[in-house]
Amino acid sequence: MDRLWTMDTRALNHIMTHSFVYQKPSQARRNLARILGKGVLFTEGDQHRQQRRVMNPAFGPAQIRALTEIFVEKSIELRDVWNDEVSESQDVARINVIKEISKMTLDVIGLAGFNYRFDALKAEVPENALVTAFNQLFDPQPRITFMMILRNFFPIFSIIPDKQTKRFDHAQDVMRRIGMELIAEKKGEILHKAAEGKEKPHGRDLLTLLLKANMATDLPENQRLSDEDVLAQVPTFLVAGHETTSTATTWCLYALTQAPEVQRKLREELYTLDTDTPTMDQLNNLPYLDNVVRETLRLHAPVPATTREATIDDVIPVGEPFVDRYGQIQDSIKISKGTPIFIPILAINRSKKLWGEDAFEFKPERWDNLPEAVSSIPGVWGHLLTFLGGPRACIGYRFSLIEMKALLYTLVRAFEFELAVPPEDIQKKSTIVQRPILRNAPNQGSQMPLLLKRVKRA
Ligand code: HEM
Repeated sequence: MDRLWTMDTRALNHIMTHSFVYQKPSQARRNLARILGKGVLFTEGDQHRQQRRVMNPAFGPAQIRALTEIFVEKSIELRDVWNDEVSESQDVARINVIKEISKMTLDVIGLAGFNYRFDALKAEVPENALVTAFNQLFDPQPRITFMMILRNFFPIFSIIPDKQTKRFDHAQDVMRRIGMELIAEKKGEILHKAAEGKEKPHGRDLLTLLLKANMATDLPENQRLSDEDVLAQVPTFLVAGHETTSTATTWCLYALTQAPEVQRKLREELYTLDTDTPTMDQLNNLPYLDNVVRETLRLHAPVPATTREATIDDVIPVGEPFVDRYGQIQDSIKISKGTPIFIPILAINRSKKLWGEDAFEFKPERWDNLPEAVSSIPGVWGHLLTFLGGPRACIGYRFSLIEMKALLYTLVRAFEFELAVPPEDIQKKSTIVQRPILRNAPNQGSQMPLLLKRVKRA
């Protein structure tokens, strides 16, 4: 298809800030609604603005500070699982790290999102109904059938049920049932405390915070979310908040194996703190850790691109005039209603024009002295498009940054990491999130085999 593909940061800024005009393409929204329901990733316009208004406070710095304990506790649990594997393998364990980091981030979003225990990291706990439902939705190798393609282009075919639709419907039913139970329980608790004139419950999870904000007496009736709207956030948080952070942390460990000096320097900094359980402020006060996280999210942005569609005819200003196909110089792009737009997140993060000739290299030190040009990048965080920008930027970026820092703090202090295969065997496979696979075993799903040794301190 024809679509607008621009690297002009002024044009991208216009597209991202005018989110009422540039919305998700209808096909993408249909797919999102089928999998996640009508949560904040799906809604547009006034409904989206209203959802964000109620939800934003639950993701503020003070709320993330309160969640840091969960990030650290689950990082330590993962460290201990790996410690056991190292002991069983006579000092060097080969571990597919992405699989287990992903269990950790699922446990975290369960607890931090809903105060719900998945216990995915515990080998002895049988898989619970929500994990099964979730796995059914995200089968790592979904077969693209002719019916799926038809359904994408001709929604009328959605009325014909097939095996995959039934699987999706079943998974949705389970998530709905469990989500309803969680919401009823939390609402009951909030009302109960209010009736007794007691302080509101201390639930620090995102769902309790969201319900408290939504039930606050000073919120006008027309700005409240319906139970249906709140319910749709359960699968939305689960999906948006889980695979993204685990993929980013996995790519970080990979990058550290390819830059042993960075790995060593990072470990040295992490040992300047004498605790296994750092607070958010302690994690944020480690400058090299911060550089490593920024550099990972620049070079290995987990969501490499996204799309939009113009809902009206518009004129997009550009930072640099360009020559059109008729040889005319233009200082704006005329765009007609319905035009699809590609937002090149990874390409902007790696642009040599913006970042310099070494843009493709992993160099945490670059963050001590950034080129002036990157200040034109319209991202919500760190001169990067990783979390996008404008009113539809990622709501959970602070959450994921501290979760990543807690993981790296705990794991890099405990283990030395080496890649278990030649680097050229690692490939990136892009669905929505860009995951690693093995070139010679693409059907085995996400893979990042690393060799782990315990750190021996002098
Ligand atoms: C490294 C980790 C993460 C990355 C790279 C990431 C990236 C993104 C991106 C690129 C978008 C915009 C998608 C689009 O509109 O096309 C987005 C939206 C979103 N993210 Fe994240 N995300 C991460 C972690 C999280 C976490 C931890 C949560 C929740 C706990 C979260 C919740 C959301 C939600 C709810 C949206 C929709 C926002 C809206 O449309 O208003 N994300 N994220």
